[in-house]
Amino acid sequence: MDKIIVRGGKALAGNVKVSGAKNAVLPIIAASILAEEGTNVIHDVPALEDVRIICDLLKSLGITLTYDNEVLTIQAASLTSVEASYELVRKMRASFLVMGPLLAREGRARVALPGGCAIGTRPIDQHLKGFEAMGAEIKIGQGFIEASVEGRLQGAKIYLDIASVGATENIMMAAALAEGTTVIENAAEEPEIVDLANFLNGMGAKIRGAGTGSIRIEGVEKLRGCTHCVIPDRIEAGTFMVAAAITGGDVFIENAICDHLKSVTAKLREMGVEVDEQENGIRVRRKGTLRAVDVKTLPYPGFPTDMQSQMMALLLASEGTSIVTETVFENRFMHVEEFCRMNANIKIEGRSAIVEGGAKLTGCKVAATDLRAGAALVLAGLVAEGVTEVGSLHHIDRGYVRFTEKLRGLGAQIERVSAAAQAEAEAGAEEAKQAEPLKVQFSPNFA
Ligand SMILES: CC(=O)N[C@H]1[C@@H](OP(=O)(O)OP(=O)(O)OC[C@H]2O[C@@H](n3ccc(=O)[nH]c3=O)[C@H](O)[C@@H]2O)O[C@H](CO)[C@@H](O)[C@@H]1O
Ligand SMILES: C=C(OP(=O)(O)O)C(=O)O
Repeated sequence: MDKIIVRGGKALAGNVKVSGAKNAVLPIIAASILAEEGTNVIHDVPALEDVRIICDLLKSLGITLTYDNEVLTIQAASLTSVEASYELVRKMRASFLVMGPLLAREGRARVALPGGCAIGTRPIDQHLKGFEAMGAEIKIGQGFIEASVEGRLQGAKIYLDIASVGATENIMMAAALAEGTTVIENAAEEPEIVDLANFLNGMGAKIRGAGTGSIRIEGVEKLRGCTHCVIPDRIEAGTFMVAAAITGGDVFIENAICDHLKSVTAKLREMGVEVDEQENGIRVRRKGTLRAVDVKTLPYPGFPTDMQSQMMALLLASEGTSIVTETVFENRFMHVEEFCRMNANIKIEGRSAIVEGGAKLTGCKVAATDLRAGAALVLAGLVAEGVTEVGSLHHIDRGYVRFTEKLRGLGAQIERVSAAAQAEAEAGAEEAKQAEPLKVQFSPNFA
């Protein structure tokens, strides 16, 4: 397994460019299924493992895709299958987002059950409730969910019990081709929902209100390919904001959209970090000590759960006690144990973590327990004493493009070591050991 090796102690400085948003591009790629004619040309598509997986999934449905230089071209006219296999859905939960588009376009879909994952059980009841309200029949069995409808889906009024990002997206995609008008109430308001709505409207859909709690979708008969640029990744941007703050650095985060990061910016400022919002990015600087603050994760525009672990890393470097409360996922504190291996002092009490700042973090071997936890451990490593080795990098690869290279560009002492290089180095060391003449040192008394 590859690992990241980071040596702490360097203040980061310079310019880093944020890539396209993972959580925007995944539903956008799924939505491409809806284009019965024409070509979708999507710009700023990040080269991430999750993107590769959803592209493989579309290919398995008979769709033609090409990817070059962050531009993804999709021709969905050639769709031949409505079944998303367990092998592909298992690798990534967002695969379930193909259900709405397949059902709306073909009148049926068979998608493997996504199952639970590390950060929580993550049910899909709200997605299914929406499809049923639009007239679909849902059957669950043998590890699959089958949805079907006679004729077209029918527009409906759908109230979500939880402002779920995925359910809002899946229902919005399905409703784009339904007969009549759909209204989603208590819809999620994340910027990625707005990006998806813009993409769908570019394909000919009629969606209004995305970005508010009430989205109105007038169904159309056909959608066709369009050209679209994906929004910058606010979570990647937030991660670099924390990187600058935790190291006492001065970093310009190019491409970051200030409006998407208001809750993160507010918390950093409360902690004593200077955040300068500019037109084409955000400059983050920190000179003095960091103040402890309490943080509670909430749906957008609240503090994002996807920034919780990175924020916890920053709080560990502050003076005082902070309380971090996770309200979105029921099991998103796995990084706490890993932080504690680095000498952190954190106690979990129900949905809150009590974080005692100020203890000097010490480098050691740790493992990424999910995507953001992996990034957070690297951030902690940037200020830890000695060397931190972060393993289980497949999590980080899901959502960060060239993470180590971007941090190294800011002056971090960081490298990624491949499994092959490690094996080679170990074999070399073993060989050298065997070639060495055996030296035995006797104690004077023994002689
Ligand atoms: C690919 C993608 O965009 N992933 C993001 C998306 O995930 P995702 O779309 O899965 O997150 P949701 O907004 O759906 O989940 C929020 C909460 O609602 C619950 N829930 C959700 C659906 C449902 O039918 N029933 C139900 O109970 C979930 O278990 C969770 O506790 O939003 C999350 C919350 O901002 C982010 O952390 C993820 O990075
Ligand atoms: C939890 C995340 O993603 P996903 O919903 O794809 O697991 C994330 O991006 O932090």
